Amino acid sequence: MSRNIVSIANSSFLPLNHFGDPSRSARFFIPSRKSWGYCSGERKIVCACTAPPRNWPDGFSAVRSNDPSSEDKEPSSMENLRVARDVEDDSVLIECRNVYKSFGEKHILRGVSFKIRHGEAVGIIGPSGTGKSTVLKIMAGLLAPDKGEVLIRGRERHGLISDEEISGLRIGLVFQSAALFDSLTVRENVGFRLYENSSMSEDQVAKLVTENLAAVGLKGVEDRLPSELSGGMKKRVALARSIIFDNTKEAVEPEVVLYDEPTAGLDPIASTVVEDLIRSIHLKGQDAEGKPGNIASYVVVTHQHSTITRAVDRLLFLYEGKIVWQGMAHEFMTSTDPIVRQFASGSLDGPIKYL
Ligand SMILES: Nc1ncnc2c1ncn2[C@@H]1O[C@H](COP(=O)(O)OP(=O)(O)OP(=O)(O)O)[C@@H](O)[C@H]1O
Repeated sequence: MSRNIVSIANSSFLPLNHFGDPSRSARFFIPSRKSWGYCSGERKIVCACTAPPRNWPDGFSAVRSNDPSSEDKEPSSMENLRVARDVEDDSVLIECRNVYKSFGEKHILRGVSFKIRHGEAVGIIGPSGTGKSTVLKIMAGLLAPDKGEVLIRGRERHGLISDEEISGLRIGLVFQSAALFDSLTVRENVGFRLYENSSMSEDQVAKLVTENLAAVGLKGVEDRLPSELSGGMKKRVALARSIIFDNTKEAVEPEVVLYDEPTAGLDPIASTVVEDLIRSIHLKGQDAEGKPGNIASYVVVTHQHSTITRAVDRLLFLYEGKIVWQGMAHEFMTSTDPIVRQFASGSLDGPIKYL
């Protein structure tokens, strides 16, 4: 039986037992080989590569969307898109439908709806604390929504990622902080899942790790500890960890990679390197060995303008618990929507109020 597979690509693996039911919790033992990483049940931790990006039909322009079902209610440009969608509905890999999430009295998500389609590079933007990371965690299955549905390739996912009824899509989550295992070498961090969850030999994994590190521009760092790397290098190690996968398997499920602020804390040039890497590992359509890869789509939560312009095609604007605007990245700076204008210009005057 194929499974829904989640890659916790840049995580300390805390979120699995941090947010969820303890019975589903992940446990990790470091560092003896084959007992390092262990997720409860049949949960797998994987990652992969690439697929060409898709630009939506020309008619798809920015829309204001206060209604949870707004994707289905927009005027002409949206209707054009709808035609395309109806024809190729199976292109939808992940759908959040009217999702709600509260933490205690804080009602963070209040009817969030959107779809991620095969080939898309989607950015999620919005003011701090508005719930962007929460959306990613819900998509990844690390958090369960209070209400609403998360559909993976059209099938509703119930609860967290250990559920077994969903198959055919891997979801990788690259966390904001470079949460590499401090006591493991770069090789061990990048090859972590394969050591545990594949039948590959240590030599095969080591070779693949070297190739994937090269793909993110790192050479000769395999034996270093994370403490010996710069912040930018750690992010690239995390990227390598997000794209590595068992390439000895005949069939590789497509993967959606979710990046939570991948350029946070980096200088402008290091940011550019990471943004272009995100784009290129998606675009290349092949893994480090030149075999067909399978990163179908990716989603980036970001605050950085350069990331929006370099690494993203379509944007979702999250504000006050909903997607209030969506459009192509190039429309972001020219939008006349008051919320978008204020956010894009960084103005203190406008509908977005900071306490
Ligand atoms: N596990 C949790 N328990 C309690 N509150 C939480 C939890 N996770 C998130 N929150 C709260 O939910 C709100 C949204 O957090 P989230 O990290 O999703 O926002 P964000 O839009 O990604 O913020 P930023 O842009 O600052 O990173 C915040 O107020 C945060 O404190």
